[in-house]
This record gives sequence, structure tokens and C-alpha cells, in this order.
Amino acid sequence: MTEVVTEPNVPQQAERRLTIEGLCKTYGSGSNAKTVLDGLTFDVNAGEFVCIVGPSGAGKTTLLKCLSGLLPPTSGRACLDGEAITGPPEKLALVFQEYTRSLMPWLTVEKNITLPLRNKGVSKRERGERTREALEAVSLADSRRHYPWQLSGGMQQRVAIARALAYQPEVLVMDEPFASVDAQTRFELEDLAQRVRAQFGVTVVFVTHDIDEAVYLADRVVVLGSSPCRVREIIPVNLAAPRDQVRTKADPAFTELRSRVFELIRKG
Ligand SMILES: Nc1ncnc2c1ncn2[C@@H]1O[C@H](COP(=O)(O)OP(=O)(O)OP(=O)(O)O)[C@@H](O)[C@H]1O
Repeated sequence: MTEVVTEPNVPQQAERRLTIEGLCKTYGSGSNAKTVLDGLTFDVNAGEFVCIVGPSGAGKTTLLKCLSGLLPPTSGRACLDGEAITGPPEKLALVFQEYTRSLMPWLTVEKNITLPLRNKGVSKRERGERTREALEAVSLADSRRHYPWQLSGGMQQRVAIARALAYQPEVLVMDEPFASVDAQTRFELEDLAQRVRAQFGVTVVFVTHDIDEAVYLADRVVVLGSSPCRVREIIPVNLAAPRDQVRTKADPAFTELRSRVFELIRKG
């Protein structure tokens, strides 16, 4: 198991990166209307790692879509650096669970990463530099000329993370990014997520079904309730850094936190 060696790069003075204010989302209308999000309010500070957990079908993906500007809220708003999010912000990148659908199989690893940068108008020299740095950060520099289908699932997800990092986002939004890989790879990717957060100073909003993963990674865990989805509790995670898969998970404070999150989710 990889030990995380870098201290998290969280600013001392909390600066709000994302603000979610009374966010509501109703799908459909009239007799078909279904309110999924019901007045969600919370903040995410710059450089913070916030995990979002909640019962299945609670509305976690709906929340991320509103945060990413892919879906307009019915009322309330999400703001990035004080500005209401009304479309996909330049400063935000997304990583999904389904890496097989997000990577283009006919392009090499390198080209998968440079394409969005090219579309953004980044110069060729800078594209090359950013791609090299991002691939080094995820330990895939030697695989740059491979195609995604030549790589394992965990490696493909690392390519997706590298692509997001090369975009140099302020906020990285991850929707169950490690749900499709085996347990060992998942632990390695969790530690990678911590390292890149520290290295790039990026703010991370991370949805997961895995309570251990949420407590292990987060500075704070936002626990959502369902039907309709509201913020049930926001739990600060003051576990020692750097976190370690064996030592941290054996810490009684970790066990206590995971039990607390589990109890909250079980209430629905
Ligand atoms: N486009 C849509 N139109 C209508 N209802 C939708 C739409 N998208 C999601 N829903 C409903 O909204 C609710 C929340 O879905 P969402 O995918 O946001 O939950 P989730 O917490 O991410 O789920 P899971 O834990 O299973 O990943 C579900 O009941 C779902 O059926």
C-alpha cells in the first residue's frame, strides 16, 4: 500500500471556493414533479477535500450536476468564487466512475489529455508541459503512447485524473471515481487523490458510496438524507495527516467517525 508522504496543502485562512445556497432541484412538472434536492446549503473552502455521502438514489449525482453547471437548479444557487454557476465553469473539471466512457479509445493517452487543452486554446508547448506534469503526477509517464484499451481499469482512471489535472482546475468534482476498480487499486487511487490534492492545491468534491473511503479522504464529510435530499450533518474529520491505509484505518477516531456516518445514512 502506498503511504501518502505529502502534507495536504490546505490554506490556513479558509477561503470559500464553492457556496451552495438553498439549492433545490425538481425533475418533471405537474403531477410528475419529483423534488430531489430540497434546500441544500453548505460551503467548500479552497484546497479542501469534501466527501459527499448519502443513501442510494438520494440525489448525489443531481447535486454534482448542479455544481458542475450541467443542470440548472429549480431554485437556490451554487457559486464558484462568488459567481453563480450557470454553465460548466472553466475552473472546474469532472471525473466520473465510467472511465471507459470518458476516455476516447481511438486516441493515445497523451492525445486524450491534450485534446481538451487544444479546444481551450492552450499553446502546443504548454499542452506538452501540462500533459507531462499530469502524467508524472499519476505515475503514467511511460504509458503516454498507449491506447486506453491497452491499460488496466485503474490505469485508465489515472489517465482520466491526469486529464482533469492538466486542465488546471480550481475545483475537481469526482462522482464515485473509484467504484469500478478492485479493492487494492482503489486504495492506491485514494492515496493518489490525496497526493494530487496536495501537489496541485486543488479543491475536491468527491461523491462516494464507501463510508471508509469518505472518512479516509475527507477534511469534512457532508452526509445527505433522502426523499427529498437535505444536508443531514456535516462532519469534520480531524484525523492526522498524512493519512495511511493501515495506520489511519486502525485509529479509534476513524472507527468512531465511520460509525457515526453509517448511523446517519442508515436513518435514510
Ligand atoms: N433526469 C432525470 N429525470 C427524472 N428523475 C431523475 C433524473 N435524474 C435522476 N432522477 C431521479 O432523481 C433521484 C436522485 O438521483 P441521483 O442519481 O441524483 O441520486 P444518487 O444519490 O446519485 O444515486 P446513487 O446513489 O444510486 O448513485 C432518483 O430518484 C432518480 O431516479
